[in-house]
Amino acid sequence: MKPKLPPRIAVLLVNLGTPDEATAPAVRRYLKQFLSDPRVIEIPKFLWAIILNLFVLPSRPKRVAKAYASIWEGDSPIRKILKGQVELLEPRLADSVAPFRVSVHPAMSYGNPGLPDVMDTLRSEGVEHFVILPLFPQYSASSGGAVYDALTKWTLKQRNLPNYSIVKDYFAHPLYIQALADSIRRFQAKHGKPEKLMFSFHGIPQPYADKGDPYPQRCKCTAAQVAHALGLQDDEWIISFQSRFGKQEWVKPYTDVVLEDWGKSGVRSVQVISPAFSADCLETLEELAIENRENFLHAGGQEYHYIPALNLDEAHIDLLEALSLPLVKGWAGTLDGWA
Ligand SMILES: C=CC1=C(C)c2cc3[nH]c(cc4nc(cc5[nH]c(cc1n2)c(C)c5CCC(=O)O)C(CCC(=O)O)=C4C)c(C)c3C=C
Ligand SMILES: [Fe+2]
Ligand SMILES: [Fe+2]
Repeated sequence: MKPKLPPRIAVLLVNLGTPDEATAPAVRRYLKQFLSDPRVIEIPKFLWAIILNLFVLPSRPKRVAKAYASIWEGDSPIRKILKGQVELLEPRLADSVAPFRVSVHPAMSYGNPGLPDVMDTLRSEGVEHFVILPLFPQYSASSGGAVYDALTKWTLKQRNLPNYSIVKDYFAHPLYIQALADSIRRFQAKHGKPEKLMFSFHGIPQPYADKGDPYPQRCKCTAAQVAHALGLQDDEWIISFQSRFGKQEWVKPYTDVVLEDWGKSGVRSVQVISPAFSADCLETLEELAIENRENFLHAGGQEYHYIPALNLDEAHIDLLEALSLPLVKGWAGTLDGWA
């Protein structure tokens, strides 16, 4: 008989998603999947299907594809960076629970590589143990919640279910706060200190927060802890929310409105960091680094810098290791007698 290989534990790094190409048809496919998720859009299904198909999908993809084309680097930055994070994390975990093996994989809620496909592939390779790490530092039903849903939908189609555990979020993890603070310090050592430091988080509609989504509180906690670690006075930093979509009210203050007000009222220099994004993407490289920069300078501001996301920083990989290793060890602890 062939000797049995020791079981493998698979760690999945999950980010939101992105189109396959920076073209209008590819963006339409992606937006259709993303914006059909009731976790993202809470308008009644029938009404939203009409709005989506008649008003959003015929026009938005063309405009958004242009924005993607302006930041595309042979691939979408968010997918490229996710793959880089996987490559850097895997050697940290591979032999951490020998004789069991650990592999790390990229997955996305929308677009490719899609979470259900990744699960199917790994199951067909015999993997029985999973650690799922959504890369959303601040849980929201519209981001992290959608990962739980995708897994649940996938499990509904399976007879022989695997073991899995999920990290909900890590908005106040000391290694996350330290990684952000160190990244800002490094940036300011090169570019100097600004008058204002802005923590601009991806927003959510205000009614989602009113119904109990804990996301805005988590964002405030992250920003306050980083500001404290940097020793900032209250008037030296601000928290704001970006990326509004649709006509309803979103959580405030709005990033673009604050920047315009600052530009008009004589604030000269601003640095912007966006801690909700574990990888640079359309919302940072285009909306923050290009669009909002132009708005601030146009309104009278003098100097505007976007501080990159944690991306492939060593301190970020340290954090991802610290978040996943205890769960990997937990599964390894249940594997006694595997032979
Ligand atoms: C109601 C709509 C949206 C909610 C709620 C929402 C929450 C949310 N999104 C992210 C992270 C990302 N969003 C990205 C792009 C993006 N987001 C929305 C809408 C909502 N997001 C849209 C329509 C788009 C696509 C671009 C556009 O058409 O304007 C991205 C970037 C992906 C990329 O390819 O680069 C990320 C990342 C979080 C974390 C979140 C809740 C907290
Ligand atoms: Fe979004
Ligand atoms: Fe945007």
